[in-house]
Amino acid sequence: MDDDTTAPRTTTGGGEDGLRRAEDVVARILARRGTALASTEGQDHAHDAGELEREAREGTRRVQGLSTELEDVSEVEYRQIRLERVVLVGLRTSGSEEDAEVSLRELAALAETAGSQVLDGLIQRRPAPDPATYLGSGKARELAETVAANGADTVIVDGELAPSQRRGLEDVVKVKVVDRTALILDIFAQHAKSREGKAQVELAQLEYLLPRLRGWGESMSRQAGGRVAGGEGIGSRGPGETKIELDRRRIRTRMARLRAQIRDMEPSRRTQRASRRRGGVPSVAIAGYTNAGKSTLLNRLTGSDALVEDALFATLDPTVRRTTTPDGRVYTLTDTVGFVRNLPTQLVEAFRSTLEEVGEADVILHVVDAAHPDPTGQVQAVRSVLDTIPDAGGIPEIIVLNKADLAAPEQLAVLRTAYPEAVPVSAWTGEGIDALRSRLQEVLPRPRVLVDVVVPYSRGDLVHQVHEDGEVASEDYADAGTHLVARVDDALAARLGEVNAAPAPDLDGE
Ligand SMILES: Nc1nc2c(ncn2[C@@H]2O[C@H](COP(=O)(O)OP(=O)(O)OP(=O)(O)O)[C@@H](O)[C@H]2O)c(=O)[nH]1
Ligand SMILES: [Mg+2]
Repeated sequence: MDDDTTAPRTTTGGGEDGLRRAEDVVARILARRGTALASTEGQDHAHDAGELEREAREGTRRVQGLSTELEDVSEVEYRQIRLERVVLVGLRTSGSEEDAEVSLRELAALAETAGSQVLDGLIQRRPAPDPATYLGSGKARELAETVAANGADTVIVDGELAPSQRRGLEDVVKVKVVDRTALILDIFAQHAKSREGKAQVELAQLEYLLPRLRGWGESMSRQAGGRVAGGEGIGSRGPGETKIELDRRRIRTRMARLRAQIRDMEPSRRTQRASRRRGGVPSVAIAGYTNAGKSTLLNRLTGSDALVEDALFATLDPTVRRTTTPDGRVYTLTDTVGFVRNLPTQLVEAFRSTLEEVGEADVILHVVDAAHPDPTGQVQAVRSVLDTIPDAGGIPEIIVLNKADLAAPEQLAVLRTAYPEAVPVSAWTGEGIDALRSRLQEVLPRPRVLVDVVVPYSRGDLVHQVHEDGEVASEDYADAGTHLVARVDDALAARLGEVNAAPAPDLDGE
């Protein structure tokens, strides 16, 4: 064992400070009016997916640390991570050295996205996390040294910590310990812009917080009495317990309100989606790992300017844009929240309605960062989230190997063998985009019904729509109107039938 480190200094930090911090957090969260709930009046940002013509909401970048929205207490709770000096730590339980490193590098990118400064990172090889301190005791002390030597004030663990493990590790390292889930929640809290997004993030944060209140209860009674290793049952009669019960109830009430609010926001989105469908406009959802280049691709395909950032989870709200296939058919493209390995379940739940958007698409564009060290791992992570979305399984998927300009040719070749149908592109340079457009044109559902109609000249709008949404086989001008032979969807066929100034072929009775 590499257990040759000296005993930790007897600095203060974990103990009373920790207790005060915990009480603060509970008090602040419960004192909050709830930004998501309170901000509903008069500022519907029209973030809903159906707002086709809307300018990119996120044309401007929010400067971190200057936000005036600190009233948002859930942000306050998680904001603690921000702008801090952090040391990262990971466990390599199985898998290769390289996997563990890729994972820790991703954690570093997440930490930087959240606004922290990463000072150092440690990986311990260990079959399973230590139940008390996550790392083995020797490695935990080594970590304490690294933390002290770097003047770090936070440790971020590349995994999910049980409340008792977090406390156990905090006791050794003497600074705040945060897990990967809390970090991702923090980024989401920083990036959420729409009402719905904020409500979803707040819900996820409360869900994360709820089981952890008990941890604070334990740490309070630990302050009052003695230290008990497992932590089970402590605090059940402690002075803090009735308060915790109360807190818990209030958090549950808040969560129920948020759920109701999120549910209420769904119908408008659903309506807009439904109206697009009625119009027969096929939809394409862009899905993929965070930072794969989804928004860049959306911009490239539609000439728009959605927010692009070399940061994780830059996009949280679905952005919908309209564009056309090379043969002139209109379709919509929806940019969605990125995925990440082990996406916190609280977030998957809270963002369910956003994810369902993907489940209703006609085609999924699965964007892969071909220049990433582990693209296949990312593909698997994305698929495992997609698998939880009802109906997503049956939707045609086009794999887009993005960043082809950056990827090593050998790696690109390997990926093309693994995914023979994939389309290599560079959303950045535009390379391969034409091929992708043609592929989309092939895969997008075609209008079904063949019509042969004469549309009165007074209904130029319908003729226009046939050109937009359908495929025109022939067009000439008769006395009674425009004679069209075209393929259109059911709804448009019905409307054309109503105005038809010539007997439909199937009514000829010959
Ligand atoms: N070299 C290169 N960089 C790219 C390409 N596509 C995107 N990028 C860069 O990759 C980074 C992430 O791009 P985004 O479009 O924001 O990625 P995203 O998938 O929308 O990310 P999230 O919304 O954060 O999940 C940005 O720095 C882009 O400039 C590409 O084809 N080549
Ligand atoms: Mg994006």
